[in-house]
Amino acid sequence: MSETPLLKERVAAIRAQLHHHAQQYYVLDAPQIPDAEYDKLYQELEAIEAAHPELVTADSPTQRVIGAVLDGFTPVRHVVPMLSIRTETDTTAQGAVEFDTRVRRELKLAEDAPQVDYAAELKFDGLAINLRYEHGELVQAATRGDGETGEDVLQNIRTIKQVPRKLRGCSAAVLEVRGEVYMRRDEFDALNERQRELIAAGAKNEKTFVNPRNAAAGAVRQLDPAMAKKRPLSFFAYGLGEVQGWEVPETHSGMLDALAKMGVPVNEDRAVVQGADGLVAFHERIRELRDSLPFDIDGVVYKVNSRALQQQMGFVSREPRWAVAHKYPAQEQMTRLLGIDIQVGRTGKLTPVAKLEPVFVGGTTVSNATLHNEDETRRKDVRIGDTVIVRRAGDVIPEVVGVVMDRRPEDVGEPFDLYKRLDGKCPVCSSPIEREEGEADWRCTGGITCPAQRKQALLHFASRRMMDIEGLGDKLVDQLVDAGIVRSLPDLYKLGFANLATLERMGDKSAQNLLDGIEKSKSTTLGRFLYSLGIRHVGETTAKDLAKHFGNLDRLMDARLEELLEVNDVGPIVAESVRHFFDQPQHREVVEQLRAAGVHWPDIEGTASDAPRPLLGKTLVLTGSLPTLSRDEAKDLIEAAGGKVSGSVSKKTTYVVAGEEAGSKLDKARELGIAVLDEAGLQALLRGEG
Ligand SMILES: NC(=O)c1ccc[n+]([C@@H]2O[C@H](COP(=O)([O-])OP(=O)(O)OC[C@H]3O[C@@H](n4cnc5c(N)ncnc54)[C@H](O)[C@@H]3O)[C@@H](O)[C@H]2O)c1
Ligand SMILES: [Zn+2]
Repeated sequence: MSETPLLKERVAAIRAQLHHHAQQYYVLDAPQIPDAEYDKLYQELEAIEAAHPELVTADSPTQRVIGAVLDGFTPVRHVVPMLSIRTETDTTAQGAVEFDTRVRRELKLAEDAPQVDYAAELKFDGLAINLRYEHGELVQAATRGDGETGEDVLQNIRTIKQVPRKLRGCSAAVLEVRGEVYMRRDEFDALNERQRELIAAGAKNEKTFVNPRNAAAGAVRQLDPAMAKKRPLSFFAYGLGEVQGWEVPETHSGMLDALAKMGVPVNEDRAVVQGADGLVAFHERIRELRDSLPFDIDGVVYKVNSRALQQQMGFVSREPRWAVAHKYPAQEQMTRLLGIDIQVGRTGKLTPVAKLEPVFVGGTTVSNATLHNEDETRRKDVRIGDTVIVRRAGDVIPEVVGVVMDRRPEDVGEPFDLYKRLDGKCPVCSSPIEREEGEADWRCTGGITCPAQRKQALLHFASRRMMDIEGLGDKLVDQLVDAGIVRSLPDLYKLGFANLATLERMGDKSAQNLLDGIEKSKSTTLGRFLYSLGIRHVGETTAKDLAKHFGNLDRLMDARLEELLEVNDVGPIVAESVRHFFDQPQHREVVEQLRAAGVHWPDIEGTASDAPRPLLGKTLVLTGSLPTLSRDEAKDLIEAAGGKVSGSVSKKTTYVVAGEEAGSKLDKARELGIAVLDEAGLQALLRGEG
């Protein structure tokens, strides 16, 4: 048998796969394999077709741009077709040399002829858009589609602030600007974060996006402009379509300069370079820059700068001969998922982390990638044994963005179940784990006693609005914990000069300052102390309210749920969280040790839970300055006695407490006939003598 029938079969198989994946990618914005895989297939087809021109057919993906007009969009016919760009196969510097060699050959330049000038630019990873301006006004915006016919997406493009509605100083009858719509990486991360929260809160029909390109393409091809608006997009111009009544500059770079002057966004990281050496240097420079760019690029693009030379070279099937894309290592790759570990973060958040067969992606070898959370893992149906797509872009943590379902093995693992995997216990401290309704993450309830949360707990404990330990910051906490000197909050109070002296860069003076700060922190208030324990859902105000209500720690620690619910602004979530915290013996132990170490506070007298509450149901207004009590002290006392303090006098006011320089509130009280008291009168009320 000759090899041609076999090759024919292979060609047909590749074409079918490319068609399927192109459909997923361009039409549905839902790629199923990484670009690098698609490119491999594409290059294999190109190679076969080059060796066997008789196998080339007009509908081969190498011969035409794939794409289609989605239902619901009005088709737009491109006067000048929107083409693709040839991709240089060799991703090393050699790729640039080969392009230059081809250009010189096409232009029939002699060996000693001068270098060719190239416009070198970034290859933005978004989707191509044609913006049509008539007499300087934006009248139409269209996707590439199949290159001949695209989709009218003007409504959605109008939501992009960077795209000018009007060109500055240009009244050409027709000027079509071509460029890339893309999504910045920070916007992409924020969007996916929001999506994950929506999903956690129970939203159906929501999903996260695989990458910024995909999110941008989805937003542009969104039928509802209000939805498109929620996905902030950006734009860079890189070329022209139809032009009437405008003298196009002689070089590509000059044309971009002119567009920039008209107010069209043009990327600054572009250059005009000479010959192969210039291209190689540009390729290297951008490779270095790539991670720090705020958006994804998949390579650079080289274009012959002179428009006259471009015209001389012309086009071949779907690509210009005068331009080429030179890529970098892909930011998405496929690999196998070997296992799933669960990491405990500084705040107790439990994150599933994929253990991967090492893979080279985004310029480094990756063997761990985040799966974000349980919902995300299940929604993507990621299972041990699967072939997964890993993405690493910029400096962000690599993530698993999807599963290649075609490659799922028969013996694939069970759907991921975090609780079951951990048997309900924190992998670090064995405390129970929990996940509250509407929250995406499971967390360890160990709090201050979980070693994984130690540093965070110490920093929180020491911060200004809590125990206020001067001099105990990030770096020192790291040092103390890493050196094993401080393992728990009470350890702080056991620190002495001797341990501190062993720390790097710790002078006698700073050691003494820290010890003084720690000593000083011992004298605190119940509110601050409660806040410093890091009880979930207990913020500063709630801590104060709890302190005020119970007055004394033991009473609070033993309070039943119903009693907790009586506290101002305390609902079931907070009440349960407090109860839960003090139900754990290791937390009580910490509290006892802190007290034993000398941490103390005055009990609050006359609190809601024990004292009679003489001001229950009464509303007081404070005005002017009282002789001994500050405004806040008076307010605290009134509230502790069950009263309310209001800012303005009305018929509902029971008493107005007036001090020196009382103003209009006093007048109002008199007008409404409301009883007016001085500080002594207030004190009497508080004692129940009202
Ligand atoms: N994962 C999949 O299943 C799948 C399927 C189909 C295509 N793809 C990917 O799509 C790409 C090929 O498709 P293509 O033909 O749309 O794009 P291309 O990579 O061949 O390049 C052409 C496009 O590059 C863009 N571009 C960005 N910066 C540019 C610049 N400075 N100058 C000119 N153009 C610039 C334009 O949008 C233009 O349409 C490949 O990366 C391929 O891997 C992936
Ligand atoms: Zn834990």
